[in-house]
Amino acid sequence: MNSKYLTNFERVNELTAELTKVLDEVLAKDSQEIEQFDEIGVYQWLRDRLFTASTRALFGDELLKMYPAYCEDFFAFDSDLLSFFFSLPSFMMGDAFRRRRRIIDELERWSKKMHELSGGTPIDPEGPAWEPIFGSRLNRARQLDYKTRHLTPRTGATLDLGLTFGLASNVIPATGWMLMHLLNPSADPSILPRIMQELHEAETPDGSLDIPVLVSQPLLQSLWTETLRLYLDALVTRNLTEDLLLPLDEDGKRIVRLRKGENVFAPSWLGHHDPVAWSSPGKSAAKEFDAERFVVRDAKTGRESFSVGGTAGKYFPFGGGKTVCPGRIFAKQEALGALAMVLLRFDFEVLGFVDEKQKPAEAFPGLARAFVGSAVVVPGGDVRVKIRRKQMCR
Ligand code: HEM
Repeated sequence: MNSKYLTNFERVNELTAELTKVLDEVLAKDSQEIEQFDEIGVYQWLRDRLFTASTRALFGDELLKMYPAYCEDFFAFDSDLLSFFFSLPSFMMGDAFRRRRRIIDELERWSKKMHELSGGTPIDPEGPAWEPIFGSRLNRARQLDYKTRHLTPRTGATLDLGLTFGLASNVIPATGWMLMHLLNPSADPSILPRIMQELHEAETPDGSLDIPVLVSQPLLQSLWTETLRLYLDALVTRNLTEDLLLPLDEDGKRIVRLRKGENVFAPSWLGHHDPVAWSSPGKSAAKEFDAERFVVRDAKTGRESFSVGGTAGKYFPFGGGKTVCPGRIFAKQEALGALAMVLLRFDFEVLGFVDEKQKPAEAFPGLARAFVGSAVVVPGGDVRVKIRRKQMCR
């Protein structure tokens, strides 16, 4: 199903088209209202808008109408998520258990209502690219699959929560980090104008975005890749189906024997932050954000291109092999599309930083407290901005 509806380019383009359409509506509403706010946290602002656009594109129009608090509940669930793996009793994390139950209750209520509205069976995924009740082809195919497998509506609801996790928990904070770094007053001042230049090159005469051009721009790709390098903390996990001899060095002198049935974890954090792997002349140290880390300049022509050459085995934000993330193509389109729409529509005046408790802070936000393996770590704070719509905006 993923290869048919999530990794197939034509289908991804449909999803992105729906997402950018909804985000355009949401931002158009903001264009009318935003200037009455003196100051807002840019991450919080972006997070809520991107959650609305991506859930509507995937799940249809009704979900957020029936459950307007889904965004708030989801991100609180997202930060509780790994606590559930420690099997703590419910009295020690009562809010987290209650919240998870509420989300699943609401998703179940939504799914039953949507089945009723569609006459018992979701509209054929091979029909329209999107329809308001169940949304995308992918969601309709999943809902039909739940039926074929005789899953209860409650089990379906838990899988829908899982898909929301795939959809929102990485892309949204990653987009937030990109935007915050571009606005950071201490960043290299040449970066934002060059990014704007690349965004303008991807604009079509009618003001929409040419997504294939957008996602091929060298500096934008480098910005996205660097964000996932620095902020993603994924534990890529495998359960061994047979014994494995794993060489630990190039000449195979040191070998570790792993036994069938054991779990093996590949933490992205180690490879992504390895000071040796990421120490190239002219690039910042591994622990620093360098928007241009993956840009290569041709010495003769000065032409820039994007390259992840030499990072094999050190950089694997989407895992690998048979279970490599099926959402990776959509994720990049979603993140760069949203970044482009926001930067092309609004100007941002940075007023300062706040910490995790929203108290004024001296420095650019660091990482929120999180367990190892929390995927893209959310910002432990925000950048306070005044937003104005651009004069040329439609
Ligand atoms: C920056 C964004 C994202 C990152 C960093 C990310 C990362 C990952 C990683 C590390 C895995 C495990 C891969 C493995 O075991 O080899 C995974 C699996 C998965 N992701 Fe993503 N993901 C992102 C966005 C998305 C999006 C947007 C969707 C869906 C719309 C999605 C859906 C999934 C699904 C369904 C799986 C499970 C695949 C399977 O087990 O067969 N992901 N993702």
